[in-house]
Amino acid sequence: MTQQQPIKVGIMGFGQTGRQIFELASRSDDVEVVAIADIGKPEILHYLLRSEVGRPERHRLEGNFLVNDRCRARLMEIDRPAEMPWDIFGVDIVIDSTGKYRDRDSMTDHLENGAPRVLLRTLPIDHIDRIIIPGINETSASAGDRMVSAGSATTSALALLLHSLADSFSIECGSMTTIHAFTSDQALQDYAGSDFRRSRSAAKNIIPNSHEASLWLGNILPEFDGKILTSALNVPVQEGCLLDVNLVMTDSAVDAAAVNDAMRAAAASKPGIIGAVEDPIVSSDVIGNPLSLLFDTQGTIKAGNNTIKTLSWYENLGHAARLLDVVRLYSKLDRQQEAA
Ligand SMILES: NC(=O)c1ccc[n+]([C@@H]2O[C@H](COP(=O)([O-])OP(=O)(O)OC[C@H]3O[C@@H](n4cnc5c(N)ncnc54)[C@H](O)[C@@H]3O)[C@@H](O)[C@H]2O)c1
Repeated sequence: MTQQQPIKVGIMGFGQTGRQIFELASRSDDVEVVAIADIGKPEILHYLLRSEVGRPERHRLEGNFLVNDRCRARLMEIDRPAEMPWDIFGVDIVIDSTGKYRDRDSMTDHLENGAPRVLLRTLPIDHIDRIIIPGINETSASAGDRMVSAGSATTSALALLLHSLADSFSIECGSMTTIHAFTSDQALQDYAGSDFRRSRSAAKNIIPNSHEASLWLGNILPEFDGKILTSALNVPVQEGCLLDVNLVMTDSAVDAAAVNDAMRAAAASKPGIIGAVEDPIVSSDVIGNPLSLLFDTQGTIKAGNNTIKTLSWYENLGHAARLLDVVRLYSKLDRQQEAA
């Protein structure tokens, strides 16, 4: 039997997510990162990668190549998809994790420069071919998809929670607040930006934010279209996020114990994606957790006849892992199409 070639991945945006994808790929036997575009200098990108991984000596900088025993990735100091020559590297897919290029025109630039497919690390701002959330709608993926998003870490966590509960209960409506670690696009000190509250120091404030998950939820789970409000509170925590979801259940007989049992069952049926924790954990306990949703059974409470409040944990690493799941999903579809 011939050995399968690794999937060749290009990354634009070597920030936290880009580095996590690179590290996960470096530990896999089926994904190889071959090119990386970022505005950062190669030495700095290499330095940042080494500062956050185990056994940092594995990753060497050889000229403009980031090298380890699995990958040899060309680092390119490039700031626009239209300038990145993906064709030279023979990539199978490009993951855009800049957070900047979420529109169809930018995705088209990636495609026209030789990327057969583009996968966004976050939600798009235009309609694209597909939003895939592993654990929910993988079967909707088609080999013809060119512009794909894997949602965001928050959107995935919310959609997985709703999808799991909707298996057992009818849900009328609800609201989600993510209590979110600060992100690198926030200012450390008060600093004038385009948004009033986000111009305030991330290091010392709870900053209320809008969250766009509600805009796209209907695309992933049509039965929840327009039924869930979403918002965020960015807090002075570097990693680890908490999803606070309040749901109005149709059936007043649903209680906290039934919700917890449903989520334990979801965790058992989707290992590696959903988990359920019985211990009284806090945010730092989820750092390095590769799940997309860690349901907190101690956080479930019922108010009045129909309202259930839940807490769930997640962090960025789970999302990086899901991005690679989507890469593998499309590679499999391509192989099936070639074989047909
Ligand atoms: N981390 C989170 O919790 C989170 C949550 C929601 C959304 N996001 C979005 O996802 C994006 C990626 O997440 P992250 O945590 O990896 O962010 P990050 O800020 O750590 O990484 C972004 C990377 O993209 C690079 N970059 C920026 N502009 C570029 C350009 N024009 N060309 C090439 N490279 C460019 C930056 O140098 C950086 O290395 C964020 O920018 C944010 O918009 C992140």
